Amino acid sequence: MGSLGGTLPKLVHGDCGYVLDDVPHLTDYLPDLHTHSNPLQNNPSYSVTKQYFVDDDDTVVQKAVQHKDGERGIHFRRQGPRQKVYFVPDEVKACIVTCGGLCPGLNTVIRELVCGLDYMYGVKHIVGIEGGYKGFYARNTINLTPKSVNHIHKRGGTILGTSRGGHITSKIVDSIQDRGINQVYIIGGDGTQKGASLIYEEIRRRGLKAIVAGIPKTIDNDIPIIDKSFGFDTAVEEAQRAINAAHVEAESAENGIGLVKLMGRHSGFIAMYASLANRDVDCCLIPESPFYLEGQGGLLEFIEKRLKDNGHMVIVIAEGIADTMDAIDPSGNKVLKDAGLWMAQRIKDHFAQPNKMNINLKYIDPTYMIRAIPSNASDNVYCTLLAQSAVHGAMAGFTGFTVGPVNGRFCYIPFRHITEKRNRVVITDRMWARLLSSTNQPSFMRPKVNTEVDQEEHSIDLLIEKTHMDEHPVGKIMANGY
Ligand SMILES: Nc1ncnc2c1ncn2[C@@H]1O[C@H](COP(=O)(O)OP(=O)(O)OP(=O)(O)O)[C@@H](O)[C@H]1O
Ligand SMILES: O=P(O)(O)OC[C@H]1O[C@](O)(CO)[C@@H](O)[C@@H]1O
Ligand SMILES: [Mg+2]
Repeated sequence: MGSLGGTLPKLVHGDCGYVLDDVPHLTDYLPDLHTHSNPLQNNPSYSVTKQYFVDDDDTVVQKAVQHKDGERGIHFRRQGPRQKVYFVPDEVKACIVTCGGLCPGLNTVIRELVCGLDYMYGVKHIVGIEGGYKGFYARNTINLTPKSVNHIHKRGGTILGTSRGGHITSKIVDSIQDRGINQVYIIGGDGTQKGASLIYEEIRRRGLKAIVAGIPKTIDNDIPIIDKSFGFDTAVEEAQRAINAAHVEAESAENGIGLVKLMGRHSGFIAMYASLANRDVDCCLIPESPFYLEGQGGLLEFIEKRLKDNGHMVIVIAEGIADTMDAIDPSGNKVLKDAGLWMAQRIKDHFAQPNKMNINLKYIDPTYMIRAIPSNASDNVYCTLLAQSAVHGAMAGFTGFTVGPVNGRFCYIPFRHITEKRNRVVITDRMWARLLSSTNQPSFMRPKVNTEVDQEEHSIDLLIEKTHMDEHPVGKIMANGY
Protein backbone atom coordinates (compact mmCIF):
# COMPACT_ATOMS: atom_id res chain seq x y z
CA MET A 1 0.00 0.00 0.00
CA GLY A 2 1.20 3.50 -0.75
CA SER A 3 0.81 6.49 1.48
CA LEU A 4 -2.23 8.73 1.40
CA GLY A 5 -0.55 12.06 0.66
CA GLY A 6 -2.63 13.25 -2.20
CA THR A 7 -3.06 16.23 -4.45
CA LEU A 8 -4.07 19.47 -2.80
CA PRO A 9 -7.78 20.17 -2.21
CA LYS A 10 -9.51 22.21 -4.95
CA LEU A 11 -11.22 24.92 -2.98
CA VAL A 12 -13.23 27.69 -4.61
CA HIS A 13 -14.29 30.55 -2.32
CA GLY A 14 -17.42 32.63 -2.80
CA ASP A 15 -19.52 35.21 -0.96
CA CYS A 16 -20.61 34.86 2.66
CA GLY A 17 -18.17 32.08 3.48
CA TYR A 18 -19.23 29.89 0.54
CA VAL A 19 -16.64 27.19 -0.24
CA LEU A 20 -16.82 24.69 -3.08
CA ASP A 21 -14.72 21.66 -2.17
CA ASP A 22 -14.35 20.51 -5.74
CA VAL A 23 -13.26 17.18 -7.17
CA PRO A 24 -10.34 16.80 -9.59
CA HIS A 25 -10.87 16.91 -13.34
CA LEU A 26 -8.82 15.29 -16.10
CA THR A 27 -7.98 18.76 -17.42
CA ASP A 28 -6.21 19.58 -14.14
CA TYR A 29 -3.28 17.58 -15.46
CA LEU A 30 -4.21 17.10 -19.16
CA PRO A 31 -5.23 20.65 -20.16
CA ASP A 32 -5.49 20.04 -23.91
CA LEU A 33 -8.22 17.41 -23.95
CA HIS A 34 -11.00 17.75 -26.54
CA THR A 35 -14.64 17.92 -25.56
CA HIS A 36 -17.61 16.41 -27.37
CA SER A 37 -21.36 17.00 -27.25
CA ASN A 38 -23.09 14.82 -24.73
CA PRO A 39 -24.79 11.96 -26.63
CA LEU A 40 -27.65 12.15 -24.12
CA GLN A 41 -28.96 15.20 -25.96
CA ASN A 42 -30.10 12.84 -28.73
CA ASN A 43 -31.46 10.24 -26.33
CA PRO A 44 -35.28 10.13 -26.65
CA SER A 45 -35.71 9.57 -22.90
CA TYR A 46 -33.78 12.65 -21.93
CA SER A 47 -34.09 15.06 -24.82
CA VAL A 48 -37.57 16.07 -23.61
CA THR A 49 -36.45 16.58 -20.00
CA LYS A 50 -36.21 20.25 -19.13
CA GLN A 51 -32.86 21.38 -17.78
CA TYR A 52 -31.55 17.84 -17.89
CA PHE A 53 -27.96 19.01 -18.07
CA VAL A 54 -26.58 20.23 -14.80
CA ASP A 55 -25.36 23.79 -14.57
CA ASP A 56 -21.67 23.80 -13.75
CA ASP A 57 -22.27 26.23 -10.92
CA ASP A 58 -24.79 23.97 -9.15
CA THR A 59 -23.49 22.78 -5.81
CA VAL A 60 -24.85 20.97 -2.76
CA VAL A 61 -24.39 22.29 0.77
CA GLN A 62 -22.73 19.95 3.27
CA LYS A 63 -24.68 21.10 6.33
CA ALA A 64 -28.41 21.49 5.72
CA VAL A 65 -29.08 23.30 8.96
CA GLN A 66 -27.62 26.80 8.83
CA HIS A 67 -27.79 29.66 11.27
CA LYS A 68 -29.16 32.83 9.69
CA ASP A 69 -25.97 34.75 10.50
CA GLY A 70 -23.63 31.83 9.85
CA GLU A 71 -21.26 31.28 6.94
CA ARG A 72 -22.51 29.31 3.95
CA GLY A 73 -19.81 26.70 4.47
CA ILE A 74 -18.65 23.71 2.44
CA HIS A 75 -20.40 22.70 -0.78
CA PHE A 76 -19.89 19.79 -3.15
CA ARG A 77 -20.29 19.66 -6.90
CA ARG A 78 -23.76 18.51 -7.91
CA GLN A 79 -23.87 15.24 -9.85
CA GLY A 80 -25.43 14.90 -13.26
CA PRO A 81 -24.84 14.97 -17.00
CA ARG A 82 -22.93 17.91 -18.49
CA GLN A 83 -23.36 19.52 -21.93
CA LYS A 84 -19.85 18.45 -22.88
CA VAL A 85 -18.17 15.10 -22.30
CA TYR A 86 -14.50 14.18 -22.46
CA PHE A 87 -14.89 10.72 -23.99
CA VAL A 88 -16.46 9.50 -27.21
CA PRO A 89 -18.32 6.24 -26.54
CA ASP A 90 -16.06 4.08 -28.74
CA GLU A 91 -13.01 5.30 -26.89
CA VAL A 92 -14.23 4.24 -23.42
CA LYS A 93 -12.88 1.10 -21.80
CA ALA A 94 -14.54 0.85 -18.42
CA CYS A 95 -13.88 -1.56 -15.59
CA ILE A 96 -15.79 -2.33 -12.40
CA VAL A 97 -14.41 -3.86 -9.21
CA THR A 98 -16.01 -4.70 -5.85
CA CYS A 99 -13.90 -4.85 -2.68
CA GLY A 100 -14.35 -5.48 1.06
CA GLY A 101 -17.29 -7.25 2.74
CA LEU A 102 -20.59 -8.05 1.09
CA CYS A 103 -23.49 -5.65 1.15
CA PRO A 104 -27.00 -5.83 -0.35
CA GLY A 105 -27.08 -3.90 -3.61
CA LEU A 106 -23.59 -4.62 -4.97
CA ASN A 107 -25.04 -6.42 -7.96
CA THR A 108 -27.53 -3.62 -8.55
CA VAL A 109 -24.72 -1.06 -8.71
CA ILE A 110 -22.79 -3.29 -11.15
CA ARG A 111 -25.91 -3.73 -13.28
CA GLU A 112 -26.72 -0.04 -13.35
CA LEU A 113 -23.14 0.97 -14.17
CA VAL A 114 -23.18 -1.37 -17.16
CA CYS A 115 -26.67 -0.35 -18.29
CA GLY A 116 -26.00 3.34 -17.63
CA LEU A 117 -22.80 3.33 -19.66
CA ASP A 118 -24.39 1.43 -22.52
CA TYR A 119 -27.92 2.85 -22.67
CA MET A 120 -27.10 6.47 -21.83
CA TYR A 121 -23.71 6.89 -23.50
CA GLY A 122 -23.39 3.99 -25.94
CA VAL A 123 -20.32 2.55 -24.21
CA LYS A 124 -19.81 -1.09 -25.22
CA HIS A 125 -16.46 -2.01 -23.75
CA ILE A 126 -17.02 -2.78 -20.07
CA VAL A 127 -15.17 -5.41 -18.07
CA GLY A 128 -15.46 -6.75 -14.55
CA ILE A 129 -12.38 -7.27 -12.39
CA GLU A 130 -12.83 -10.48 -10.43
CA GLY A 131 -12.07 -10.92 -6.75
CA GLY A 132 -11.42 -7.35 -5.58
CA TYR A 133 -8.23 -5.31 -5.97
CA LYS A 134 -5.94 -8.30 -6.41
CA GLY A 135 -8.01 -9.32 -9.45
CA PHE A 136 -6.43 -6.43 -11.40
CA TYR A 137 -3.13 -8.25 -11.54
CA ALA A 138 -3.99 -11.85 -10.64
CA ARG A 139 -7.09 -12.67 -12.68
CA ASN A 140 -8.55 -12.27 -16.15
CA THR A 141 -11.36 -9.80 -16.73
CA ILE A 142 -14.91 -10.73 -17.68
CA ASN A 143 -16.96 -8.88 -20.29
CA LEU A 144 -20.07 -7.20 -18.99
CA THR A 145 -23.05 -6.33 -21.18
CA PRO A 146 -26.59 -5.21 -20.33
CA LYS A 147 -27.70 -8.72 -21.27
CA SER A 148 -25.19 -10.50 -19.03
CA VAL A 149 -26.10 -8.36 -16.00
CA ASN A 150 -29.82 -8.20 -16.66
CA HIS A 151 -31.01 -10.26 -13.67
CA ILE A 152 -28.15 -9.91 -11.23
CA HIS A 153 -29.88 -7.33 -9.01
CA LYS A 154 -32.14 -10.13 -7.82
CA ARG A 155 -29.18 -11.96 -6.28
CA GLY A 156 -27.23 -11.22 -3.13
CA GLY A 157 -23.43 -10.89 -3.10
CA THR A 158 -21.41 -9.66 -6.05
CA ILE A 159 -21.11 -11.48 -9.36
CA LEU A 160 -17.53 -10.20 -9.56
CA GLY A 161 -16.45 -11.62 -6.21
CA THR A 162 -14.65 -9.55 -3.60
CA SER A 163 -11.68 -9.75 -1.26
CA ARG A 164 -9.73 -8.02 1.46
CA GLY A 165 -6.04 -7.15 1.14
CA GLY A 166 -4.04 -7.28 -2.07
CA HIS A 167 -3.98 -3.56 -2.83
CA ILE A 168 -0.69 -2.99 -4.62
CA THR A 169 -1.09 0.39 -6.28
CA SER A 170 1.64 0.07 -8.89
CA LYS A 171 0.50 -3.37 -10.06
CA ILE A 172 -3.12 -2.25 -10.23
CA VAL A 173 -2.25 0.85 -12.29
CA ASP A 174 0.07 -1.22 -14.52
CA SER A 175 -2.91 -3.45 -15.26
CA ILE A 176 -5.16 -0.46 -15.95
CA GLN A 177 -2.55 1.01 -18.28
CA ASP A 178 -1.76 -2.27 -20.06
CA ARG A 179 -5.41 -3.02 -20.68
CA GLY A 180 -6.09 0.50 -21.93
CA ILE A 181 -8.79 1.05 -19.31
CA ASN A 182 -9.83 4.70 -19.02
CA GLN A 183 -12.79 4.58 -16.62
CA VAL A 184 -12.32 2.76 -13.31
CA TYR A 185 -15.41 2.25 -11.12
CA ILE A 186 -14.54 1.07 -7.62
CA ILE A 187 -17.28 -0.11 -5.25
CA GLY A 188 -16.30 -0.55 -1.61
CA GLY A 189 -16.06 0.77 1.93
CA ASP A 190 -13.64 3.09 3.70
CA GLY A 191 -10.62 0.87 3.00
CA THR A 192 -11.58 0.52 -0.65
CA GLN A 193 -11.95 4.29 -1.05
CA LYS A 194 -8.47 4.79 0.43
CA GLY A 195 -7.20 2.35 -2.19
CA ALA A 196 -9.16 4.16 -4.91
CA SER A 197 -7.57 7.44 -3.87
CA LEU A 198 -4.09 5.94 -4.26
CA ILE A 199 -4.99 4.56 -7.69
CA TYR A 200 -6.21 8.00 -8.74
CA GLU A 201 -2.97 9.62 -7.51
CA GLU A 202 -0.82 7.12 -9.40
CA ILE A 203 -2.85 7.48 -12.61
CA ARG A 204 -2.43 11.23 -12.35
CA ARG A 205 1.30 10.89 -11.67
CA ARG A 206 1.63 8.83 -14.87
CA GLY A 207 -0.45 11.38 -16.80
CA LEU A 208 -3.02 8.83 -18.00
CA LYS A 209 -6.37 9.87 -19.40
CA ALA A 210 -8.29 7.62 -17.02
CA ILE A 211 -10.86 8.57 -14.41
CA VAL A 212 -11.36 6.90 -11.02
CA ALA A 213 -14.86 6.94 -9.51
CA GLY A 214 -15.63 5.50 -6.09
CA ILE A 215 -19.05 4.20 -5.14
CA PRO A 216 -19.28 3.99 -1.34
CA LYS A 217 -20.41 0.67 0.08
CA THR A 218 -20.71 -0.42 3.68
CA ILE A 219 -23.31 -2.37 5.54
CA ASP A 220 -22.24 -0.60 8.74
CA ASN A 221 -23.20 2.88 7.43
CA ASP A 222 -19.87 4.13 8.76
CA ILE A 223 -18.94 6.31 5.76
CA PRO A 224 -19.07 10.01 6.69
CA ILE A 225 -20.64 12.91 4.75
CA ILE A 226 -23.16 10.85 2.79
CA ASP A 227 -26.71 10.51 4.13
CA LYS A 228 -26.46 6.74 4.39
CA SER A 229 -24.88 3.89 2.51
CA PHE A 230 -26.68 1.52 0.16
CA GLY A 231 -27.74 -1.83 1.58
CA PHE A 232 -28.17 -0.37 5.05
CA ASP A 233 -31.97 -0.20 4.79
CA THR A 234 -32.13 -3.75 3.50
CA ALA A 235 -29.94 -4.98 6.35
CA VAL A 236 -32.07 -3.20 8.96
CA GLU A 237 -35.18 -4.73 7.44
CA GLU A 238 -33.70 -8.22 7.42
CA ALA A 239 -32.57 -7.82 11.02
CA GLN A 240 -36.26 -7.56 11.97
CA ARG A 241 -36.69 -11.26 11.30
CA ALA A 242 -34.01 -12.13 13.84
CA ILE A 243 -35.34 -9.70 16.43
CA ASN A 244 -38.88 -10.95 15.94
CA ALA A 245 -37.70 -14.52 16.42
CA ALA A 246 -35.84 -13.49 19.55
CA HIS A 247 -39.00 -11.85 20.86
CA VAL A 248 -41.18 -14.88 20.14
CA GLU A 249 -38.69 -17.18 21.88
CA ALA A 250 -38.34 -14.87 24.86
CA GLU A 251 -42.06 -14.28 25.26
CA SER A 252 -42.85 -17.98 25.17
CA ALA A 253 -40.50 -18.98 27.98
CA GLU A 254 -40.36 -18.20 31.68
CA ASN A 255 -37.86 -15.38 32.17
CA GLY A 256 -36.99 -15.65 28.50
CA ILE A 257 -34.14 -13.56 27.11
CA GLY A 258 -33.67 -13.19 23.36
CA LEU A 259 -30.18 -11.98 22.49
CA VAL A 260 -29.42 -10.86 18.92
CA LYS A 261 -26.00 -9.86 17.58
CA LEU A 262 -25.90 -7.59 14.54
CA MET A 263 -23.06 -6.25 12.40
CA GLY A 264 -21.35 -2.99 13.18
CA ARG A 265 -17.62 -3.12 13.74
CA HIS A 266 -17.08 0.48 14.86
CA SER A 267 -20.53 1.97 14.43
CA GLY A 268 -23.80 0.79 15.92
CA PHE A 269 -26.16 2.13 13.26
CA ILE A 270 -27.62 -1.25 12.26
CA ALA A 271 -28.34 -2.21 15.89
CA MET A 272 -29.77 1.23 16.68
CA TYR A 273 -32.07 1.45 13.64
CA ALA A 274 -33.11 -2.20 13.82
CA SER A 275 -34.03 -1.72 17.49
CA LEU A 276 -35.87 1.53 16.85
CA ALA A 277 -37.79 -0.02 13.98
CA ASN A 278 -38.76 -3.09 15.97
CA ARG A 279 -40.05 -1.67 19.27
CA ASP A 280 -39.84 -5.06 21.04
CA VAL A 281 -36.25 -4.42 22.02
CA ASP A 282 -35.60 -3.78 25.72
CA CYS A 283 -31.94 -2.96 25.43
CA CYS A 284 -29.60 -2.03 22.58
CA LEU A 285 -25.84 -1.92 23.05
CA ILE A 286 -23.49 -0.30 20.55
CA PRO A 287 -19.73 0.36 20.46
CA GLU A 288 -20.18 4.11 20.86
CA SER A 289 -22.09 3.85 24.13
CA PRO A 290 -20.13 2.37 27.03
CA PHE A 291 -21.85 0.17 29.57
CA TYR A 292 -20.98 -1.88 32.59
CA LEU A 293 -22.35 -5.20 33.73
CA GLU A 294 -22.14 -5.59 37.50
CA GLY A 295 -23.45 -3.52 40.37
CA GLN A 296 -25.94 -0.77 40.80
CA GLY A 297 -27.13 0.68 37.52
CA GLY A 298 -25.33 -2.05 35.56
CA LEU A 299 -26.71 -4.13 32.70
CA LEU A 300 -27.27 -7.26 34.79
CA GLU A 301 -29.31 -5.37 37.35
CA PHE A 302 -31.37 -3.90 34.51
CA ILE A 303 -32.00 -7.37 33.05
CA GLU A 304 -33.21 -8.64 36.44
CA LYS A 305 -35.59 -5.72 36.75
CA ARG A 306 -37.00 -6.07 33.24
CA LEU A 307 -37.56 -9.79 33.74
CA LYS A 308 -39.36 -9.14 37.03
CA ASP A 309 -41.52 -6.46 35.37
CA ASN A 310 -42.27 -8.13 32.03
CA GLY A 311 -41.27 -11.78 32.34
CA HIS A 312 -39.09 -11.62 29.22
CA MET A 313 -36.76 -9.30 27.36
CA VAL A 314 -34.95 -8.77 24.05
CA ILE A 315 -31.37 -7.50 23.86
CA VAL A 316 -29.75 -6.36 20.61
CA ILE A 317 -26.00 -5.88 20.50
CA ALA A 318 -23.65 -4.63 17.79
CA GLU A 319 -20.66 -6.90 17.24
CA GLY A 320 -18.33 -3.97 17.90
CA ILE A 321 -19.00 -3.91 21.65
CA ALA A 322 -16.51 -6.77 21.87
CA ASP A 323 -12.84 -6.60 22.55
CA THR A 324 -10.54 -7.13 19.56
CA MET A 325 -8.34 -10.19 19.19
CA ASP A 326 -4.62 -10.14 18.52
CA ALA A 327 -5.32 -10.64 14.85
CA ILE A 328 -6.01 -8.59 11.76
CA ASP A 329 -7.71 -9.50 8.51
CA PRO A 330 -5.82 -9.22 5.18
CA SER A 331 -6.89 -5.55 4.89
CA GLY A 332 -5.49 -4.71 8.31
CA ASN A 333 -8.84 -4.54 10.14
CA LYS A 334 -8.72 -5.83 13.70
CA VAL A 335 -10.65 -9.06 14.20
CA LEU A 336 -13.27 -8.98 16.95
CA LYS A 337 -14.13 -11.56 19.58
CA ASP A 338 -17.71 -12.85 19.44
CA ALA A 339 -19.65 -10.33 21.51
CA GLY A 340 -22.79 -12.47 21.46
CA LEU A 341 -21.19 -15.58 22.92
CA TRP A 342 -19.43 -13.46 25.53
CA MET A 343 -22.60 -11.64 26.52
CA ALA A 344 -24.70 -14.82 26.62
CA GLN A 345 -22.16 -16.46 28.94
CA ARG A 346 -21.97 -13.48 31.28
CA ILE A 347 -25.74 -13.34 31.61
CA LYS A 348 -25.97 -17.11 32.20
CA ASP A 349 -23.18 -17.00 34.79
CA HIS A 350 -24.90 -14.17 36.62
CA PHE A 351 -28.24 -15.94 36.88
CA ALA A 352 -26.59 -19.24 37.81
CA GLN A 353 -25.61 -17.70 41.15
CA PRO A 354 -27.55 -18.71 44.28
CA ASN A 355 -30.91 -16.97 44.82
CA LYS A 356 -31.12 -15.70 41.26
CA MET A 357 -34.06 -16.48 39.00
CA ASN A 358 -33.92 -19.23 36.38
CA ILE A 359 -33.63 -17.77 32.94
CA ASN A 360 -34.10 -19.09 29.41
CA LEU A 361 -31.65 -17.42 27.07
CA LYS A 362 -31.67 -17.87 23.30
CA TYR A 363 -28.81 -16.35 21.33
CA ILE A 364 -29.47 -15.57 17.65
CA ASP A 365 -26.56 -14.62 15.39
CA PRO A 366 -27.86 -13.45 11.99
CA THR A 367 -24.77 -11.37 11.20
CA TYR A 368 -23.98 -12.62 7.69
CA MET A 369 -27.65 -13.27 6.84
CA ILE A 370 -28.46 -9.57 6.85
CA ARG A 371 -25.80 -8.69 4.30
CA ALA A 372 -25.89 -11.69 1.94
CA ILE A 373 -29.33 -10.89 0.54
CA PRO A 374 -30.46 -8.86 -2.49
CA SER A 375 -31.26 -5.22 -1.90
CA ASN A 376 -34.84 -4.10 -1.28
CA ALA A 377 -36.79 -1.76 -3.55
CA SER A 378 -35.60 1.48 -2.01
CA ASP A 379 -31.96 0.39 -2.00
CA ASN A 380 -32.33 -0.65 -5.64
CA VAL A 381 -33.42 2.85 -6.56
CA TYR A 382 -30.60 4.29 -4.47
CA CYS A 383 -28.04 2.02 -6.20
CA THR A 384 -29.34 3.13 -9.59
CA LEU A 385 -28.84 6.80 -8.72
CA LEU A 386 -25.33 6.13 -7.43
CA ALA A 387 -24.34 4.25 -10.56
CA GLN A 388 -25.82 6.77 -12.99
CA SER A 389 -24.27 9.66 -11.07
CA ALA A 390 -20.86 7.99 -11.28
CA VAL A 391 -21.23 7.43 -15.03
CA HIS A 392 -22.24 11.06 -15.68
CA GLY A 393 -19.27 12.28 -13.64
CA ALA A 394 -16.84 10.00 -15.45
CA MET A 395 -18.06 10.99 -18.91
CA ALA A 396 -17.78 14.66 -17.90
CA GLY A 397 -14.10 14.08 -17.05
CA PHE A 398 -14.32 14.31 -13.26
CA THR A 399 -12.04 11.94 -11.41
CA GLY A 400 -10.82 11.13 -7.92
CA PHE A 401 -14.33 11.33 -6.50
CA THR A 402 -16.81 9.36 -4.48
CA VAL A 403 -20.43 9.80 -5.38
CA GLY A 404 -23.19 9.98 -2.79
CA PRO A 405 -26.25 11.77 -1.43
CA VAL A 406 -25.70 14.75 0.85
CA ASN A 407 -28.93 16.14 2.28
CA GLY A 408 -30.82 14.15 -0.31
CA ARG A 409 -28.95 15.52 -3.34
CA PHE A 410 -26.34 13.40 -5.08
CA CYS A 411 -22.93 14.98 -5.54
CA TYR A 412 -19.25 14.35 -6.22
CA ILE A 413 -17.19 14.28 -3.03
CA PRO A 414 -13.37 14.39 -2.86
CA PHE A 415 -11.95 11.10 -1.55
CA ARG A 416 -10.36 12.67 1.50
CA HIS A 417 -13.75 13.56 3.01
CA ILE A 418 -14.74 9.92 2.90
CA THR A 419 -11.48 8.43 4.08
CA GLU A 420 -10.35 10.81 6.81
CA LYS A 421 -12.89 9.91 9.45
CA ARG A 422 -15.63 7.45 10.26
CA ASN A 423 -19.36 7.96 10.68
CA ARG A 424 -20.39 6.85 14.19
CA VAL A 425 -23.49 7.13 16.30
CA VAL A 426 -23.18 10.30 18.37
CA ILE A 427 -24.65 9.35 21.71
CA THR A 428 -25.31 12.97 22.61
CA ASP A 429 -27.45 13.38 19.50
CA ARG A 430 -31.23 13.08 19.38
CA MET A 431 -31.27 9.74 17.57
CA TRP A 432 -29.63 7.88 20.45
CA ALA A 433 -31.97 9.67 22.87
CA ARG A 434 -34.88 8.41 20.77
CA LEU A 435 -33.51 4.89 21.02
CA LEU A 436 -33.14 5.16 24.80
CA SER A 437 -36.66 6.40 25.17
CA SER A 438 -37.99 3.68 22.85
CA THR A 439 -36.35 0.83 24.78
CA ASN A 440 -36.61 2.68 28.08
CA GLN A 441 -33.15 1.40 28.98
CA PRO A 442 -30.72 3.30 31.20
CA SER A 443 -27.84 5.08 29.48
CA PHE A 444 -25.45 3.02 31.67
CA MET A 445 -23.28 6.09 31.92
CA ARG A 446 -22.06 7.52 35.19
CA PRO A 447 -23.46 11.02 35.73
CA LYS A 448 -19.87 12.22 36.21
CA VAL A 449 -19.09 11.53 32.58
CA ASN A 450 -22.15 13.50 31.49
CA THR A 451 -21.46 16.62 33.52
CA GLU A 452 -17.77 16.80 32.78
CA VAL A 453 -18.31 17.33 29.09
CA ASP A 454 -21.82 18.60 29.10
CA GLN A 455 -22.44 20.70 26.01
CA GLU A 456 -19.78 19.56 23.59
CA GLU A 457 -21.38 17.25 21.11
CA HIS A 458 -18.53 14.90 20.34
CA SER A 459 -16.49 15.16 23.48
CA ILE A 460 -18.32 12.47 25.39
CA ASP A 461 -17.37 10.07 22.63
CA LEU A 462 -13.78 11.19 22.84
CA LEU A 463 -13.64 11.00 26.60
CA ILE A 464 -15.08 7.52 26.57
CA GLU A 465 -12.72 6.36 23.87
CA LYS A 466 -9.83 7.73 25.83
CA THR A 467 -11.05 6.15 29.05
CA HIS A 468 -11.21 2.78 27.35
CA MET A 469 -7.69 3.10 26.04
CA ASP A 470 -6.17 4.35 29.25
CA GLU A 471 -7.96 2.40 31.92
CA HIS A 472 -9.79 -0.50 30.37
CA PRO A 473 -7.75 -2.19 27.67
CA VAL A 474 -10.48 -4.84 27.48
CA GLY A 475 -12.24 -2.52 25.07
CA LYS A 476 -15.79 -1.21 25.03
CA ILE A 477 -17.10 -3.16 28.01
CA MET A 478 -16.35 -1.36 31.19
CA ALA A 479 -15.33 -2.94 34.45
CA ASN A 480 -17.63 -3.26 37.42
CA GLY A 481 -18.51 0.03 39.04
CA TYR A 482 -17.23 2.36 36.32
N1 LIG B 1 -5.20 2.33 3.58
C1 LIG B 1 -5.39 1.61 2.49
N2 LIG B 1 -4.69 1.85 1.37
C2 LIG B 1 -4.87 1.14 0.25
N3 LIG B 1 -5.76 0.11 0.14
C3 LIG B 1 -6.48 -0.19 1.21
C4 LIG B 1 -6.35 0.54 2.44
N4 LIG B 1 -7.21 0.00 3.34
C5 LIG B 1 -7.84 -1.02 2.71
N5 LIG B 1 -7.42 -1.12 1.43
C6 LIG B 1 -7.84 -2.11 0.44
O1 LIG B 1 -9.24 -1.95 0.17
C7 LIG B 1 -9.88 -3.22 0.06
C8 LIG B 1 -11.05 -3.30 0.98
O2 LIG B 1 -10.69 -2.86 2.30
P1 LIG B 1 -11.44 -3.43 3.58
O3 LIG B 1 -11.30 -4.92 3.62
O4 LIG B 1 -10.96 -2.68 4.76
O5 LIG B 1 -12.98 -3.21 3.30
P2 LIG B 1 -13.78 -1.87 3.12
O6 LIG B 1 -13.61 -1.35 1.77
O7 LIG B 1 -13.45 -0.95 4.24
O8 LIG B 1 -15.26 -2.42 3.23
P3 LIG B 1 -16.04 -2.93 4.54
O9 LIG B 1 -15.25 -2.52 5.74
O10 LIG B 1 -17.36 -2.25 4.46
O11 LIG B 1 -16.14 -4.39 4.37
C9 LIG B 1 -8.82 -4.28 0.33
O12 LIG B 1 -8.44 -4.88 -0.87
C10 LIG B 1 -7.70 -3.52 0.99
O13 LIG B 1 -6.43 -4.04 0.67
O1 LIG C 1 -16.49 -10.27 5.84
P1 LIG C 1 -15.65 -10.43 7.04
O2 LIG C 1 -14.20 -10.37 6.71
O3 LIG C 1 -16.05 -11.58 7.89
O4 LIG C 1 -15.88 -9.11 7.90
C1 LIG C 1 -17.02 -8.82 8.59
C2 LIG C 1 -17.08 -7.33 8.79
O5 LIG C 1 -17.45 -6.72 7.58
C3 LIG C 1 -18.50 -5.81 7.80
O6 LIG C 1 -19.69 -6.42 7.34
C4 LIG C 1 -18.29 -4.53 7.03
O7 LIG C 1 -17.18 -3.87 7.47
C5 LIG C 1 -18.54 -5.61 9.31
O8 LIG C 1 -19.80 -5.29 9.81
C6 LIG C 1 -18.05 -6.93 9.81
O9 LIG C 1 -17.41 -6.80 11.05
MG1 LIG D 1 -14.16 -0.85 6.25
